[in-house]
Amino acid sequence: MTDLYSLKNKRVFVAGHRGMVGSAIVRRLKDEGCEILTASRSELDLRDQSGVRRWIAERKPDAVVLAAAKVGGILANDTYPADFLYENLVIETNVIEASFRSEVGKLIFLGSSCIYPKFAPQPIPEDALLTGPLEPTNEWYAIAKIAGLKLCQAYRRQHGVDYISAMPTNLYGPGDNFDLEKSHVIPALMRKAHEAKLAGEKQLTIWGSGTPKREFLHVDDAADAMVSLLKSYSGDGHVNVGSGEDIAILELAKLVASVVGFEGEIRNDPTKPDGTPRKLMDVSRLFETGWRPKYELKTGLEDAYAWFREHVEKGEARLNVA
Ligand SMILES: NC(=O)C1=CN([C@@H]2O[C@H](COP(=O)(O)OP(=O)(O)OC[C@H]3O[C@@H](n4cnc5c(N)ncnc54)[C@H](OP(=O)(O)O)[C@@H]3O)[C@@H](O)[C@H]2O)C=CC1
Ligand SMILES: C[C@H]1O[C@H](OP(=O)(O)OP(=O)(O)OC[C@H]2O[C@@H](n3cnc4c(=O)[nH]c(N)nc43)[C@H](O)[C@@H]2O)[C@@H](O)[C@@H](O)C1=O
Repeated sequence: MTDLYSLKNKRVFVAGHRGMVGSAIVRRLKDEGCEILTASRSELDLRDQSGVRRWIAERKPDAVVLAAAKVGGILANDTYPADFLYENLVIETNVIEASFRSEVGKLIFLGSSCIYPKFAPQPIPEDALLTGPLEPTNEWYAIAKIAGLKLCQAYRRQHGVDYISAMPTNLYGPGDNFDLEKSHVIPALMRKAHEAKLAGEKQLTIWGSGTPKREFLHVDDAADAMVSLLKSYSGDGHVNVGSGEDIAILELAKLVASVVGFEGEIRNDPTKPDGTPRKLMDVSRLFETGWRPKYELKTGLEDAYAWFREHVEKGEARLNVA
């Protein structure tokens, strides 16, 4: 990738710096010679428009990474539709508008692969957006993310600002949410397998049929891709960020069990939703820049499990999320 925008000596605000992606982006930015600006939720609730405007106006970041959001797995999205639509709309509109007001030169907004239609062609190209109905379990979050992507495009079109959007696939790794009801599939299966192994249990339950397929990317790879795009991408269109490979949930469960060392049987809970059958993204626009992920799935899971074990023992893993 050729750099269009240097981060050296720039002030970069990472919104959502304590989250899994935000903390990975902070780690990745350490190599860029920039000043990293952060604010905890207690200092700055990003739902407070006047607070966000004041904070950004006072600190005048040169660039913003918008990684803050209300995030959760399939059951959380399906259970709390108002929270996922409202909070994500408010957070993204506040940060994008306040960045424009304070003349922030570069902003990257993080969307999600769930913005695409439930039955989009696979692998899903960026132009599949808004070509069909969404997956019902996360349409609320998806509509918020589509709005954020469109808002960046609108500010570019009306005011000429260089605000870009990335659509990450399912992410996992250090700092993930391990709450069994609200998390995504990898942290949930990792924790279930870990606890079943310690308890000597003989079975592990997965949600749904196990037949849906999902693409996964380690969060450190995602952070590297975001920083690369921040420096080298300037365009109206959003960019898919993924590994380019997917796996069926049942196969994933077997892989997680082998990484954790759980040897019992895997059962299905058909009362839980499968969600979209597949959402493998076409990542050729990203790969054409020369970027490639460093982790393949098994080594990524081993890294994530090592982090989980260490932080559970220290009481620092997010096991119960409000
Ligand atoms: N995880 C995944 O699989 C994927 C994630 N993404 C996107 O990546 C981004 C980060 O996700 P991820 O790191 O997994 O999520 P996390 O839940 O781990 O982190 C979200 C962060 O946003 C902060 N936040 C949420 N609401 C507010 C608020 N009102 N005011 C201030 N801060 C707030 C949280 O603060 P606090 O720590 O105080 O709760 C947290 O630091 C999101 O935009 C998400 O949509 C996209 C695709 C996949
Ligand atoms: C990133 C993306 O993530 C969400 O979409 P999702 O990919 O469907 O989310 P998920 O990771 O929770 O599930 C993936 C698959 O896995 C199956 N599954 C099995 N067993 C468990 C389990 O124990 N927990 C969970 N969560 N899922 C399980 C589950 O039934 C489903 O078939 C969006 O809401 C939205 O947040 C978004 O953008």
